[in-house]
Amino acid sequence: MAFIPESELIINPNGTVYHLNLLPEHISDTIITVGDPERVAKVSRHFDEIEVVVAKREFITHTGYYKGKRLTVISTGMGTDNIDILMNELDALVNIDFQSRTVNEEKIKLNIIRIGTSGSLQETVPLGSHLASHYSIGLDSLMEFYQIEQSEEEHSITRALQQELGIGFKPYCVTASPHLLEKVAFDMLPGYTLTCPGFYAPQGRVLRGGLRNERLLHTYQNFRHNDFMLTNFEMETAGYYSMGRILGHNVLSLNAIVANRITHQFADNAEQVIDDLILKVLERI
Ligand SMILES: O=P(O)(O)O[C@H]1O[C@H](CO)[C@@H](O)[C@H]1O
Ligand SMILES: O=c1cc[nH]c(=O)[nH]1
Repeated sequence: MAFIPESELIINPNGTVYHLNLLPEHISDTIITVGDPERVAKVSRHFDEIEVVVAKREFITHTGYYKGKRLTVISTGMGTDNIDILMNELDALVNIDFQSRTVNEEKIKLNIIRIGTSGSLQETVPLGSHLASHYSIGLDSLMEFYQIEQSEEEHSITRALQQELGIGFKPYCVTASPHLLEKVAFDMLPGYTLTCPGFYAPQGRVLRGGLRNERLLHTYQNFRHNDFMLTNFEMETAGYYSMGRILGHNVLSLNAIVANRITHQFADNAEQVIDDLILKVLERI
C-alpha cells in the first residue's frame, strides 16, 4: 500500500493532524460545520455534555452529546480554500492510519452538514428562509486541480453559465447527498447555490472597487438552463460537495438567508434565523 510522506500528511508532534489539530478520537462521524468560529459555541451550547474543545487558527472544534447523539461541530472560516483543508484533514482522520501512513482498506463515510449564512438571488427566496442546496455551482478554481466525476447534466449547467457570464474558465457543478437531504432538509426550500470566490465583486457588490461586469447580479438572477435557476450565493458549498464526492462522504449545505440582493434587504433578525436552523439540524441528525 502507498506510503504517504511526512510532507504530504503533516502530523503535529502531539499526533494531531496539521491544521485541524485533532486526533481521530476527537471527532464523531456526524459533523456540523460553520463558517464563523463564534458560531461553534452557539451550536454546542445546546449539547448536554462537551468532551472535546480544540482550537487552531479559524478551526475551532467542539465534540459532545446532544440527546444521546455524539456530534462534532467545527468552524472553517470563509472560502473554498479552507474547505479543501477541512475535508482532506477530516478524511485523513478517519481513513488514513497515522502510524503506517497508509490508507485504510475499509473506508468510513462521514455525514457533514454545513450551517451557513447566504444571500438570496430571487424575490421568491425570502429573508429568514432556510434553504437546502440541492445543487452547487463553484465559480472558484478548486476543481481545476482535482479529478472529479460530473454528470452530463452538471456539465451542461456549467457550460451554459460560463457562456452566459463570458468568463474564461468553466465553473463546476455538484449535487448534495440525497440521504442527508431527505433526513434533514425535507421541508426546506430547495436551492441551486452559487459558490463565489469572494463576498464583494464576485457577488456583484460595489463599495469602492468597480465591477468588470456591471450586469453580473442581473445575469445571476436571470440565468436559466432547462428548469435550473440560481437561488442564492455564498462562499463554500461547491467546495464541500465536490470534496465530498471525491472522498466519498455525505455532505449537505444548509443556508440561513440573511440578505436579499434583489430587494436590497438584510435581515434584522439574522442571529435568530441561524439559531432556528441550528436547532432544526440538531433535532434531525
Ligand atoms: O456564515 P458562513 O458560514 O460564514 O457563510 C457565509 O458567510 C460568509 C460571508 O459573510 C461566507 O463564509 C459565506 O459562505
Ligand atoms: O450575501 C451574502 C450573505 C451571506 N454570505 C454571503 O456570502 N453572501
